[in-house]
Amino acid sequence: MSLFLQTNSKNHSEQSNKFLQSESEEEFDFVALKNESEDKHTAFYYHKWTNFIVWGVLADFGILANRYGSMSKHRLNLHSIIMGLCVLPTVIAEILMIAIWNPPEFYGNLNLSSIHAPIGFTYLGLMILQSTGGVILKLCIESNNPQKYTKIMSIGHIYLGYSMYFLGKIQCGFGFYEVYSNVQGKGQGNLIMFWIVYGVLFFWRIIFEWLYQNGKLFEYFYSATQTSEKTGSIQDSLFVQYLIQNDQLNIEKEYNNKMWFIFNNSIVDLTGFVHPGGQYIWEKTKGREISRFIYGGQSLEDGNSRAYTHSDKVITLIQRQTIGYLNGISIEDSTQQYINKWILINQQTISEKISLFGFKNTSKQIESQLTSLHQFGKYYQIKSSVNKKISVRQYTSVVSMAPENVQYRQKLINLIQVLNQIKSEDIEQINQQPRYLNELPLIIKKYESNIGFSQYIHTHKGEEYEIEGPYGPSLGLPNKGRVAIICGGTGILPFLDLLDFQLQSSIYQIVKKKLGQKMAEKLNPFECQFSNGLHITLIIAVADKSELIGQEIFKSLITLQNQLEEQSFKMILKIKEQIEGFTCVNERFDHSFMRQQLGQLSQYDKFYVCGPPVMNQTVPITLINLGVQEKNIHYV
Ligand SMILES: Cc1cc2nc3c(=O)[nH]c(=O)nc-3n(C[C@H](O)[C@H](O)[C@H](O)COP(=O)(O)OP(=O)(O)OC[C@H]3O[C@@H](n4cnc5c(N)ncnc54)[C@H](O)[C@@H]3O)c2cc1C
Repeated sequence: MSLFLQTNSKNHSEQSNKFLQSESEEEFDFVALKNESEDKHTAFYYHKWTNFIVWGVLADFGILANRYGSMSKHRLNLHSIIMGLCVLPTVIAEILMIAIWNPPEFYGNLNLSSIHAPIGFTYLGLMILQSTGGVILKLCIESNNPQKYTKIMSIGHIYLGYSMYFLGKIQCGFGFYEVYSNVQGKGQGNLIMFWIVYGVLFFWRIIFEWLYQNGKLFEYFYSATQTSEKTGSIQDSLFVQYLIQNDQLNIEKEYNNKMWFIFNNSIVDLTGFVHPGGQYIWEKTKGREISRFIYGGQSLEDGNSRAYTHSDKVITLIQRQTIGYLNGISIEDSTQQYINKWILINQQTISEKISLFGFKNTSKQIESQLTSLHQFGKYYQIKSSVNKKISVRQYTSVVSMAPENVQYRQKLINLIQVLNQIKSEDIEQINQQPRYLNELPLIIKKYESNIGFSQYIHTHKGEEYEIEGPYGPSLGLPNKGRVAIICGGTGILPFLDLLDFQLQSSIYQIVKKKLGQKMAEKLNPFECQFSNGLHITLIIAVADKSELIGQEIFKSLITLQNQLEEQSFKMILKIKEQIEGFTCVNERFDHSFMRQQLGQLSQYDKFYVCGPPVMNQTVPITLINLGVQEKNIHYV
């Protein structure tokens, strides 16, 4: 091939030199070229300018469309179209060059002539490979099933794409250098123009991205549209109303095609958006609270993906898709700067790795008691005010574990001892539960991690933290019926307030039966909806006794069961040792265990699962295999 190139280059060197020379001086003389090689020169002219426009300019737009439309609806299509517009003309140009066989002369530089074609052909091959890979990757991403190789393909596509991109830019640079360094006449030897064009070609996107990354352009683009985005359409408002008033199960039926999520307190609609990691992620998280996934605290339960901390831009994009708020209050209203700064004033060790933390904010009060079943399951979002590198994390509301409530519960437990021969004086003696707590209580287990929040807070008492909330949907508990909670370790925390409520409710029922409603109401100063017909089966796994948080609540509930008209609680504890007063087992949570402990699974309205990653992955599969419908399984 190189032999042919060289021979050919000698034959046509004069005309071709004239061609390049004329063009660079912008005095292109078509008449002179029309003699014998008009087609050849036209093909070369097309090849040269196509490559310049496509790989010098258009490819950058293709990359920008992909990178900065990371969550946009049309990202993949736009990227594919632009890259297709790069590939197609390049391929046509190559074919024309081959068909007419018109190797460029490079001003007699035979070395360049001989490497130009092989590079061109390699590039053509890579382009075909990259385009095919791109189409397959698009299909993987758009598929609703997890694709094992999406991540590897995506990385391959990015690296090959960037290699080709740089090769293309260098090729363009060489081409220009050749032209400008061989200019004859007036502009001879003037390379300034070359460096300007090359600099713009190479650096415009980098400058653009720098401004964008710095936030200046980003703010400019998004602040303009922010207010109009938040209003939402009439359909959105109807949907939000429906969502607030109805149970999640009905919503999924009615709005099957809507990709809606709960992000903190916002209801966001991402229908039609493409997730860079694959559309199946939408399917897995649809209708769920997603802040844990967005801030990288948790990975999907399917075990295919790892936790990923999304950028601030993605968070802004998600917020821009807000169509309503869970409690009708926007995040901005509820998290004004002056009210969300809390000082960590107390740390009380529960076990080697678990502590109760108490936060103080003089301008905010925390109610000591949740009053209805619809309020349980909320969480607070917390970050360090001092160290911005520390991850943002969610921690569940555990008002029942605040010192004031622990004290009050102790009085109720004392009352249980005398329930058999209870008198009105026993009730009168109990001081009322306080209306508000002194501190916001959170229970946090320490995990080993460099920038992890749980590790940080265990050694940073006295510091300021930014806390928002309570956020998130409630547990969606039915007013009556049966629910099963299957949890492990600190996975019990989202249910502690509920179980404390169930304990108070049980005592209320017994006192009402023995001493009448009026006396029972003395134990209910905040008008809690205690008369519920809910039965809770708790299956909990802990490594040892010290991890069993809320022991006194469970024990009291178990003790009370034989005095209740309708039983309200059953508990199975998976632990290696035996603890008095509890039904202890040490078996795996497999099919036979579930069948044996839960009995007929169809009698349960809902199953709540909250544990370490392995438990969240395996328990739902076991339940589904036993005939439980997926929609009845609630990941907490
Ligand atoms: C809604 C919600 C409420 C939560 N409430 C509480 C709470 O009340 N108390 C509490 O302690 N935690 C709670 N968590 C978990 C908490 O948000 C963090 O995920 C946890 O503290 C670890 O965060 P990190 O930044 O310290 O560690 P990361 O850097 O996120 O993780 C460090 C290591 O710990 C592992 N890890 C993280 N979480 C678990 C887990 N649950 N089981 C096993 N390994 C794990 C990770 O895989 C990783 O290897 C809650 C999570 C959510 C989504």
